[in-house]
Amino acid sequence: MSARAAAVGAVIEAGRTASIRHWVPATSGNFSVRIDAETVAITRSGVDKGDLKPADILIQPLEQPLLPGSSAEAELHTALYRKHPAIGAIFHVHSPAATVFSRLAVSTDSLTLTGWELQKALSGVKTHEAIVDVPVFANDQDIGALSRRVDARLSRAVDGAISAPGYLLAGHGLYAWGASPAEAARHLEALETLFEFELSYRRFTP
Ligand SMILES: CSCCC(=O)C(=O)COP(=O)(O)O
Ligand SMILES: [Zn+2]
Repeated sequence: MSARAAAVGAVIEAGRTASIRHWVPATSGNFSVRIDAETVAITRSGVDKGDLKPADILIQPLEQPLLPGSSAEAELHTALYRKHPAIGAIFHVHSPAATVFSRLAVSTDSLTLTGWELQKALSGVKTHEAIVDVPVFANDQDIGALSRRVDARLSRAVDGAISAPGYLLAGHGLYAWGASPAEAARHLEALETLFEFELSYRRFTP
């Protein structure tokens, strides 16, 4: 199978899995997988991400303008791929825990996870005692400006914390990535579940 066909198949599978979990309601979400150093496969705008067809996937060169039919959010994907050659897949969902949790910390621009064994599903996290920093951004319809804010914040590590392989857009949803589609899917599932844990836990703690 060609790298392009494999990437298209991985995008379709990521959307299907997210939809089964109710993470991409009403055509929300977008998904991309790297084909090679210069090109990614990425979902077209406005289609049901749970029922993607090959024609719903655009083959986007990273150094060229966005193709007709692109998601307004496509630049959030392409900017990350250009900056981080090790990223192999980026998945964006409007999952419930992430979307609710994101609104708790938009004023502080960060949420912290610690004390959860499941954190170890995140690449580079070796212990439940690690402090995992999840950046939070105010939502913005100006995706160029948002992309620049994301880039600046991701370039700045938080002292004593491990950076999560993802970030939250307040009231909007979660972006997560990995070196491969499988790793991005694991990070997405781990982060959404950790946000569920945190939301439940915070109900019982002052
Ligand atoms: C329908 S939800 C609003 C747009 C959005 O946030 C999203 O994730 C889906 O946008 P796309 O253009 O990629 O379909
Ligand atoms: Zn979205």
